[in-house]
Amino acid sequence: MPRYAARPGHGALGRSRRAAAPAPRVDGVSDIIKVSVIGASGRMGSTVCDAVDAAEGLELVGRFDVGDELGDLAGADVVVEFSVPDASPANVAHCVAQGVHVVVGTTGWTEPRLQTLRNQVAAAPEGTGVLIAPNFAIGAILMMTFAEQAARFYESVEVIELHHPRKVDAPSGTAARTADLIGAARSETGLGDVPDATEHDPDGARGARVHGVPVHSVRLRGLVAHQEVLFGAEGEQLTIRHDSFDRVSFMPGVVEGVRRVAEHPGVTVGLEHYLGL
Ligand SMILES: NC(=O)c1ccc[n+]([C@@H]2O[C@H](COP(=O)([O-])OP(=O)(O)OC[C@H]3O[C@@H](n4cnc5c(N)ncnc54)[C@H](O)[C@@H]3O)[C@@H](O)[C@H]2O)c1
Ligand SMILES: O=C(O)C1=N[C@H](C(=O)O)CCC1
Repeated sequence: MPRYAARPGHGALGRSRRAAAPAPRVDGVSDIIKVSVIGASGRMGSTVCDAVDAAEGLELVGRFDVGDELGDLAGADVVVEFSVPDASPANVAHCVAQGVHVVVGTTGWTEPRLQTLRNQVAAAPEGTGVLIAPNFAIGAILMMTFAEQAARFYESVEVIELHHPRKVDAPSGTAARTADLIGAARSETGLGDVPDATEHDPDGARGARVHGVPVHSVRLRGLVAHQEVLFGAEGEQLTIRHDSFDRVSFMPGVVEGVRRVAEHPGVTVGLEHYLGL
C-alpha cells in the first residue's frame, strides 16, 4: 500500500485557504496530507511551498533541492516535483520506489521517459499514483482542450509559446503537449501536412515541427508563461490564447493534484484527467 490512500472529501479546484487543521478522524487516522517539495528553492518550488502551507488539509514536511539526500522524503504522503528536465526522472523514481505519490510539474517527459516511469510504477507498491502535468493553470488546460477540439476543423495551425528568458527548455512542455494533441486529432481526421510552400529556411525561421505542427518559442524579459494557438482556414482565423501573469496561477492546480493523486493509481499525463475534461 502507498503511504496515503485516497479518501473522499478533499476540496475541489480553487478551494485552497488557510484554515484550522482538520481534526483527526474518529478512527484515529488523520486526514492531513503530508507534502514534500523537490526543487523547493526554485521559482515554482518556493511558490508551491507557500501554497501548501496555506492549503487546508495539507502539511509541508520537507523541502529538497539539488544535492540534498532524498532519503525517506521526510515522511511525505505526496511529493511535488519541480526541478529540471534531466533530474526529474531520477527524483520521481526515488519517490515511486517507496510508494510515495508524486505530482510532477517539471517538463521534458518524452514518451521513452514516460514508458520507463510506467514500468517503475508497475513494480512499485500497489496504488502508487504519479501525475505528470505540463501545465497546472486551469486556463492553459482549457486552452489545450479547446485546441484539440478545434484541430480537426482547420487546415492550418501554428503554436507560439512565449516565456521568461530564464527558461532552459524549448519548446515549452505546454507547447509540446498542445502540438501532440493537435497532431493526433489531425491524424484521426485524415488532415495531412499543414500547407506551407517554404523551400529555403536556412536559419529555421519556420520554427520547430512537433507532431507535424510548427511551434515557435519566444523568450522575453517581463513575461511569465503565455501561449497562442493559431488556426486558419479559407477566409477565417481562430486564435486561442492563454496568459499566466504570475506563478500563483499554477497553484490551485498543484493543490488539486496533491489532493487527488492517491485516487489515480499509475501514471496520468495531464491534470485534465482529474477534472473531468
Ligand atoms: N507544470 C507547470 O504548470 C509548470 C509551471 C512552471 C514551470 N514548470 C516547469 O517546472 C520546472 C522548474 O521551473 P522553475 O521556473 O521553478 O525553475 P527554477 O530553475 O527556478 O527551479 C528549479 C529548481 O530545481 C533545483 N534542482 C536542480 N537540480 C535538482 C536536482 N537534481 N534535485 C532537486 N532539485 C534540483 C534547482 O536548484 C532549482 O532550485 C521547469 O521544467 C519548468 O518548465 C512547469
Ligand atoms: O516557466 C516555465 O518554465 C514554464 N514551464 C512550463 C512549460 O514548459 O510549459 C509551464 C509554463 C511555465
